[in-house]
Amino acid sequence: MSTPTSRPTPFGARLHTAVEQRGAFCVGIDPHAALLHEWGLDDDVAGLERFALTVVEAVAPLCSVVKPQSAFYERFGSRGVAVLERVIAESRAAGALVLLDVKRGDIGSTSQAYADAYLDPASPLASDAITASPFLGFGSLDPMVETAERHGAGVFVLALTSNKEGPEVQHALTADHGEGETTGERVADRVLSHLARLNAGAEPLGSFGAVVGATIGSTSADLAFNGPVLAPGFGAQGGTVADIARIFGAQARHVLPSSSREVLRLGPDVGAMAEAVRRTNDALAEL
Ligand SMILES: O=C(O)c1cc(=O)[nH]c(=O)n1[C@@H]1O[C@H](COP(=O)(O)O)[C@@H](O)[C@H]1O
Repeated sequence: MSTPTSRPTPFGARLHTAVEQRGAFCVGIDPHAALLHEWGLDDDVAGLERFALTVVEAVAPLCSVVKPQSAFYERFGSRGVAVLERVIAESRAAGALVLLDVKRGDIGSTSQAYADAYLDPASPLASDAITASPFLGFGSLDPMVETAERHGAGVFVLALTSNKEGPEVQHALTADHGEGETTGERVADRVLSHLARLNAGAEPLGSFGAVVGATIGSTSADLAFNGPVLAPGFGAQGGTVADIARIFGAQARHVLPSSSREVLRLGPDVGAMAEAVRRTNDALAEL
């Protein structure tokens, strides 16, 4: 699709500046049917639009990053996706970076189509970054990595997710570690070492992030991969500021704790949602 004429500022640098200016807290814009109901809205496209744009109004002028989850919009078909396009555009206009949560992953040629859909500025869904799944093999994400580099975008790759089922796959050992060795390394550790390779030498921060849940308790994984970490599971799933400090230690400064329902439940009161962002950013700044 499009080719930029001059080299854009890398996502990692843009994110670093945004977090310095606005704090690290990321709000997920997830229009659950139950939340629409709690807000007194119908579970239809008009309700979706009212909900999502009210959240944008409350949090996008304050947050460094917002994270709409695509499925909550896709369930309304093309009209829902049109609302997602507005969420992306209006959040960016308010100064927030948009991390579109799509968790995509496929064979390389299809990965390129996903990259074109979400990371090429010519696309109506163009975002600053996406979430991606490495479980077709990390190399299957190469087209997303290359497209992100070309356009100054980022990719956050699932490593240690917040759900209890994650370890079954993410703690499994790879089969191909080192020459002649029979013991593998954990899949999550392999993902993190690929990210370290992609981010090597980037300053002040690489553009390729990991998703590590705020609920995982503790980890022996090496999180010093010179990239950002998205830490969902903060809030409604139980993760706290203390968990961020314990799990990430010295790397906590590169972590974006992310919460959806805990903030969204405060709506439709725009002031209450905005206050939650301010309060959480103040607490995170103490780390
Ligand atoms: O990639 C994600 O955003 C993600 C990864 C993960 O490990 N766990 C996780 O909960 N998420 C997403 O983060 C959000 C969490 O929402 P709340 O539990 O309502 O804060 C949802 O949009 C999830 O899809």
